[in-house]
Amino acid sequence: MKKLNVLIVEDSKPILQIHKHLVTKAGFNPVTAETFAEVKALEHMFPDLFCAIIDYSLPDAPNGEAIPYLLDHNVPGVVMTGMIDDKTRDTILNFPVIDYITKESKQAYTYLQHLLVKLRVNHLIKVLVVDDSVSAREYIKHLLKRHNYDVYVASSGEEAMKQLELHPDLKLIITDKEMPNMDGIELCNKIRSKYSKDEMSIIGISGQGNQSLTAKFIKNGANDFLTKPFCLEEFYCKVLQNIEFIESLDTIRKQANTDYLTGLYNRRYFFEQVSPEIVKRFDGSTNSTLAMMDIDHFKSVNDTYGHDAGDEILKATALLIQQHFSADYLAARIGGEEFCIFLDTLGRDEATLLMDNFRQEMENMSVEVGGNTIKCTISIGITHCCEKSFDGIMIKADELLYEAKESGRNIVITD
Ligand SMILES: Nc1nc2c(ncn2[C@@H]2O[C@H](COP(=O)(O)OP(=O)(O)OP(=O)(O)O)[C@@H](O)[C@H]2O)c(=O)[nH]1
Repeated sequence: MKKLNVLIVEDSKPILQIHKHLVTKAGFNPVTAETFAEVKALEHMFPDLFCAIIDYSLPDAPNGEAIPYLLDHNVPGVVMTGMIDDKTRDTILNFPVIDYITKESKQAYTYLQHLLVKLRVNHLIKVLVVDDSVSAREYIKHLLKRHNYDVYVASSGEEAMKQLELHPDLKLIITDKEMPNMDGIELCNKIRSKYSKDEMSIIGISGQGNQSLTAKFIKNGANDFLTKPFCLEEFYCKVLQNIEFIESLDTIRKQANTDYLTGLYNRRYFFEQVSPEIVKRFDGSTNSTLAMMDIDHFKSVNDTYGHDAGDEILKATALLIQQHFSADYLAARIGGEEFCIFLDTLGRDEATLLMDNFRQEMENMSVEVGGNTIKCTISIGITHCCEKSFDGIMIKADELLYEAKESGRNIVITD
C-alpha cells in the first residue's frame, strides 16, 4: 500500500532527523523543507500531503508565517515550537491547527508520533456530539473532524438515543448539560442503562461548571467533564484519553476471549456464550446443534516436523474454519488440536453436509512449512439434540467424535 506523505518543516538538522525517524516509524513517508521558501516550492505536492509538522520559527518566516500559508492551502498542520510563552501559544491556537506541541522534552516527540498514528486511524472511531445549540454542536464537530474522527450529531437527548441505536459501536459521546426535555445528566443515565462505562465513554459539558455539577455528571455515568469555554488542548487531551480508555478495555477483552495462536475464540468464551443459548432451550422445543472436531494424528505432525510446524497447521486450520463458517456460527479452539462450532439450530442434514464439506476442505489443504508439504485430516462429531445442559451436549459431541476416531478418522459422525 502506498504510504501517505507527511511534510516536515524544520530548520534544525538534528530535529529534522528525529522527525523523519518518527514519521517513518508512524508509517508515513517524510517530505522535508528547511525554509519557508522550500515549503512554497513544494506547493505542487500539497494535495498529496496527509498533514504537515510545522516548526513555528523559520529563518525566512520567524513569526509562524508558514502556519497560515499551509492551512490556507488545505494542509492540516501540527505545530512544533521551542517557544512556550503564552503569547505564542495563543497565536498558534488561534489558527485551526491539529495540535500544538512544545519541544520541551523527549515526551513531546513520543506524543507527536502517537498523534500521527492516531490521526491515520481516527476515521474508524465514532463520536457523537449532543447539543441543542447548532453553533456549539458544529464547533465541537469541527474540532473533532480536525482530528479525523467519524462524527455524528444530535440536537436532543431523544435524538441521541436514536443515534445510539443506529451506531452501537460509538466510542465517545460528548453531551451538553442544558437541553430541553432530556438534559445531559438524564441522557447519561439512559445511556448507562444500556452501555457500561467500559464500552462507551461520555464527556459531559456545561457552561455552568461547578464542582457539584462535575460530580453529578460523573455519578450519573459520565467518564469525564469539560467546562465551557474550554481550552482546545484540554479538549483534545480529554477526548483522546477517554477514547484510549475504551480501546484499552476492548483490547483486554479481546485478549481474554481469543486464543493467542489461532485468533479464534477460546474455550472460556465459547462456554460463556453457548451455555446460555442452550439454557434458553430448556423446554426442549428447539434442538441445539454442535460440532466437535479434532485433527487426526496431530502428535505425529509434531513428532515428524516439529512443534512450530504443528503450530502452523493449527493456524491454517483456524483460517479454514474462519473462511468456511459464517459469523452466525460461533467457532472456537477449545483445546490443543480440538475445535468446536456451535451450529445453533441448524438441522441434522444441513449440519452434516456443512461439516462434511469442511472435512473435505481440510483433507485437500496442504501447508508448506520449512520446505515440507504437510497434509492433515480431521474427525468430526455432530450432536443435534435437546440435551438440557451445556455439559450434556459437550459430552454427547465428544462421544461422537470418539466414535469418528474409532471408525478410522477423517469422517463425520452425527447422532
Ligand atoms: N504444535 C502444537 N501442538 C500441540 C498444541 N497443543 C497440543 N498439542 C499437541 O497435540 C498432540 C495431541 O496428540 P494426541 O492427543 O495424542 O492425539 P493425536 O495425535 O491427534 O491422535 P488422534 O486424536 O487420536 O487422531 C500432542 O502431541 C500435543 O502436544 C499446540 O498449541 N501446538
